[in-house]
Amino acid sequence: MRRFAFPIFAAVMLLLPALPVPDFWITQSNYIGLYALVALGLVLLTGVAGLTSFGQAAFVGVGAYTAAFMTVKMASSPWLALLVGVGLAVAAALLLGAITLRMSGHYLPLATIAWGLALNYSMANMEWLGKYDGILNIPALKVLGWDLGTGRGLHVMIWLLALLAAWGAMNLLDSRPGRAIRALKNGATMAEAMGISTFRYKLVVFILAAVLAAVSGWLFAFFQRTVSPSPFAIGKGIEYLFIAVLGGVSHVWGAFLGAAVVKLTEDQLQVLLPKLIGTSGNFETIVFGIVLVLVLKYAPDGLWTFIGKRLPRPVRRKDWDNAPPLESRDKPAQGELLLQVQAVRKEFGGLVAVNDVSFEIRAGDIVGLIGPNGAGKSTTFNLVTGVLSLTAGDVMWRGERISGLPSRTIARRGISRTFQHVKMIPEMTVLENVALGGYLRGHTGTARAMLRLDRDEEKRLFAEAERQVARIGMADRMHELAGNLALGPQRLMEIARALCTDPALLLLDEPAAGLRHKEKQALADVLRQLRGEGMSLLLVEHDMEFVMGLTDRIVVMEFGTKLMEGTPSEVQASPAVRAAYLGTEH
Ligand SMILES: Nc1ncnc2c1ncn2[C@@H]1O[C@H](COP(=O)(O)OP(=O)(O)OP(=O)(O)O)[C@@H](O)[C@H]1O
Repeated sequence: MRRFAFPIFAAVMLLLPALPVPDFWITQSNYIGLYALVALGLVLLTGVAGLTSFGQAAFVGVGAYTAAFMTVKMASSPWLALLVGVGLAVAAALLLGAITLRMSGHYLPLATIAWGLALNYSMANMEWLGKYDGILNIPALKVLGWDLGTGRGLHVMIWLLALLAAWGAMNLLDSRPGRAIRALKNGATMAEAMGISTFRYKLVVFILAAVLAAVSGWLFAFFQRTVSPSPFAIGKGIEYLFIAVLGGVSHVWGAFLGAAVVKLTEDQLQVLLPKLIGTSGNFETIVFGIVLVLVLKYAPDGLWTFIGKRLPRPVRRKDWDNAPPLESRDKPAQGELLLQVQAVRKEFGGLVAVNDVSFEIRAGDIVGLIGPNGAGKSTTFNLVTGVLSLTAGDVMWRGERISGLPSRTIARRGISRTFQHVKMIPEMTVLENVALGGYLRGHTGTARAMLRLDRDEEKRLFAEAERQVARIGMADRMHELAGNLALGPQRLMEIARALCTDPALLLLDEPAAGLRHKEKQALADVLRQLRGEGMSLLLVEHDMEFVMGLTDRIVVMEFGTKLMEGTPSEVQASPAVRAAYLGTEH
């Protein structure tokens, strides 16, 4: 879509008012542009980041009422009103987001409902906002002396902003902060382990959606030339969500498709249904309800799926060959004491999953952590990497206490990891998933990414991602969607992603599971090579041949307790270890 269709679509929409198109269709197109702006925010918020808001109509109202109040009652410039309207929307989103986005569950949707209801109630009851009558006689918008008081004039403005927003959204999704936002939907653990502040990006995307809604409201005020509370009621907030879901909530163009389908059918139904039923009313809502159920059942990704699957999947052009390498951290000296796990303990209610376990890792060590199922190995990983909080004990990294720090801070210090159950973004390519690991090595923020000013850094990130993908032997699969890979290659991809963070210590949770014999040997070679480069490794693994052949030292756990620690041959010779695995008394 991006390379060819977007400029053509943009040109058609911007030139539409100059063509002999009846006024009715220009008006429809204006509404579609206005709705699409709001729905685009929901695509980013709901489809991409996995957060739901019923309160977008209220943000539209903030933009619209600010425009109306400032231009009518204060005779201000409409551009100042735009700034103030957007500022107010940002402030409201910040407040709502700051309160709810740290909490999991349904707090955000509930808070947005409350916000939508409260704002609408205020609009309808405040004298200075004109109560139910609203504010009338909004002056026409003028740009450089050009009167945009007509639908045709405003069409260019509406579509210019809608298309700019779409361009910005597409750029964002294809960038460092965009990958962070795309990671939000699959839970916070992986994103945080890559150094991403999930709270910050949730807030960013919530504010972005509010800004798009406020801009739509600002345009709406100059389109209607009057504002009243009803277009910003909670029902409209639900309709915006409906537009996004119907069109395709995971796709930028789904917002436009949804807006067009809803606006055009709504008008037809409003004429047709009263004739069929014999009485007037908002019966189109019932039809939309039925349509939504059908769409969710048969095309859960929305109507855009039917168009999207016919378009070729864009493959990222390889433009990073000459990109300078990313900066890397100074590797610790061989033998330096890196990790000290000191009597760490984790209790889940009455269950002691990890019972005062201690061990150390020095630079250049490959340490194995083994034990029967349920011994507490993954929990130990989660304690070291800050995914779980400790009940007691300490974790020290290069002499400093890291227990209690969030996992993104621990990642920044140089500890990276993979997961027992692969955590990835299935709809991104292998390369993009691995590039997510380079998050901490880049700096581009949301605004720069939206303006596509991040290409030099992106090239460096992708050059590094490709290097790591090639290192684990998957160069020929880098453009495949991660979700299409078998479990073994997915695990390898996770290792490449962890390597992309440039760690000093790599924690691998069952890296060889799902791999064939030859792949295991190749993986062992890569891990040995990493050690040669100064990397240290801690791995949980059930494949004993793999562990015994690779590690310098092994920590054995059983029932949450450290059973023994020793060289592979010492562990193999231990009757206690054998008993633990065979389940006999020792
Ligand atoms: N979040 C949790 N809440 C309650 N109990 C948990 C939780 N996570 C782990 N456990 C329990 O803690 C114990 C240790 O689990 P853990 O996953 O660390 O073991 P493991 O050695 O990694 O096992 P496996 O080899 O099967 O992955 C198990 O009894 C498990 O059921």
